Amino acid sequence: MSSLTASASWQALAAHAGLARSWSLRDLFAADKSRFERFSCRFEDLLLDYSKHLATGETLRLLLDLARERDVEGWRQRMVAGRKINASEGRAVLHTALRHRAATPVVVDGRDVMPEVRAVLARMKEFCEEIRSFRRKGFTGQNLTDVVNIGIGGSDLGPRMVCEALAPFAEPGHRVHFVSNVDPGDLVRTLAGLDAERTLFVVASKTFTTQETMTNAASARAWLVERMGGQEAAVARHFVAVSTNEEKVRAFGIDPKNMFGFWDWVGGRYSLWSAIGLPIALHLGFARFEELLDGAHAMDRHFQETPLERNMPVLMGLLGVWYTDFLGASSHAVLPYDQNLHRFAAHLQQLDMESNGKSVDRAGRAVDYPTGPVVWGEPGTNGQHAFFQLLHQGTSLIPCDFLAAASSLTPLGDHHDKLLANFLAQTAALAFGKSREEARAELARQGLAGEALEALLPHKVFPGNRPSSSLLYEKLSPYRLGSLIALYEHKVFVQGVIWNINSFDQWGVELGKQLAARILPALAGEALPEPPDGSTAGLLAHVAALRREEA
Ligand SMILES: O=P(O)(O)OC[C@H]1O[C@](O)(CO)[C@@H](O)[C@@H]1O
Repeated sequence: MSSLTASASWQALAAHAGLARSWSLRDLFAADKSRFERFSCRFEDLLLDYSKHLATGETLRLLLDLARERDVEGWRQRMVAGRKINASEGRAVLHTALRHRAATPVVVDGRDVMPEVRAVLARMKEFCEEIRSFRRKGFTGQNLTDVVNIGIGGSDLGPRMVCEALAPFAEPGHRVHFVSNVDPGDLVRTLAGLDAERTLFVVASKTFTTQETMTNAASARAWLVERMGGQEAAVARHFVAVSTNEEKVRAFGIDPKNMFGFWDWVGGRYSLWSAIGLPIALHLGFARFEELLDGAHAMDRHFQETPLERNMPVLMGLLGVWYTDFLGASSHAVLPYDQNLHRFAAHLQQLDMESNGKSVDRAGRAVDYPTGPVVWGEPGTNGQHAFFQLLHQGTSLIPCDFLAAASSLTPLGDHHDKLLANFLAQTAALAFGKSREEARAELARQGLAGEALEALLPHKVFPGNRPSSSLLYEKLSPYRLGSLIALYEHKVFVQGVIWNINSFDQWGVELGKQLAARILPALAGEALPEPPDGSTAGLLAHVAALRREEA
């Protein structure tokens, strides 16, 4: 047994979970008229309603005991103080410094990192103003109207999600595009609609070695140079880099004066607050980017300063642990009833699954408890007409997060009321279901009776007790989005601390990269130094045969 599963608080939760299986959310609400007040918490205009969870006051008490026993408060302090909590990479974890808006220092290795952070922000601001005012022109003197971000993973998902979410705040004049996949279709289709003379490329890569990004960047550069009559000098006017690796940026042919730096203490999936957020600032204007940082900073302060009992990321993290480790849930759905957030789940997938998809603890010992769940989701109401059937009547327990704004950024007739009615209805239907008796009475009202009624009845029952959190805010804004993203970052952190894993490395992505590099020559017809496994060999042979047929 690990020290976690052997701990008193874990054992108490395991015993308590036995009781939870017989609870009914209807009964819990009936027994406590103030359940909503007791099981909700506020951060500014953001409300977290966690009353529709299979949890009692005792559950929360035991989960908070676990958090204290695992020293969530101590780890939180170590993170923001720049201690090297990413031990397997020997790095500090300081995305909070990127949005640190106070005048106080943040020290790593005895050095205050804030002057450098502010210097990069100032350069980003200046660059944004040059581009957005069209003072900085392309090689042929044209206005730069289109920005293409070339990056993948954390160098794509966060900025892309934010640009999509805050598009209603964008001022006309500049379009932002994202290319991530090495599939040629991604770059080819994006470039097809663009005029090279008016296009600025942002090559975003922490390492500047990522195969997909380097391949896309090289092809984009060739496209540009060809359209500029072979003049390599055009690259300096049309390419900027965002990276931690100046040497590789230089080797690629981008002058470091066209590079925006960041630091090894910024994890890729936590990097949208750094210069990786440049496309956000170009799209929305630098002031909006700063509002995003302000919102995240406010959530950082809430996370650091609020007692655990009322601490939103802590509560969300603990409820996730409750379902994952004690009630057998293996996935978690994120369902924004806010179309602006249609890429939110995609960003959270990397944030959560790359952080907590681990099966060894900090010391490298195999864990004996489940860790990070599969995170997935789509915006409502679309999901209702796709996978909600399984949420309501399937055999899996899938806790859900619903996110909704009280008012729309783009009001139109009664659309938003209908959206909110659906959000409220779905959370209630999941929680309270429809009993056999209610379904029977409904069928009877519809004129069914006897065998016909009995045959249909089981299909019409909704078991309920399907848990959800609701996150309700006034209206999406850069500030509110910043705080929502930071909320999830800290939730993931809390869970990593409980599970005693390093949430800030990602060794699990390496093997596939190594194998791809080894296999690549075979696709160009070269013999491999070592024969691949039987399946890979068979698949390669089939690719070759299909290509021969095509030729
Ligand atoms: O910014 P880079 O170095 O190109 O990395 C892109 C992404 O690749 C990963 O390393 C995973 O392969 C992510 O962690 C990262 O966000």
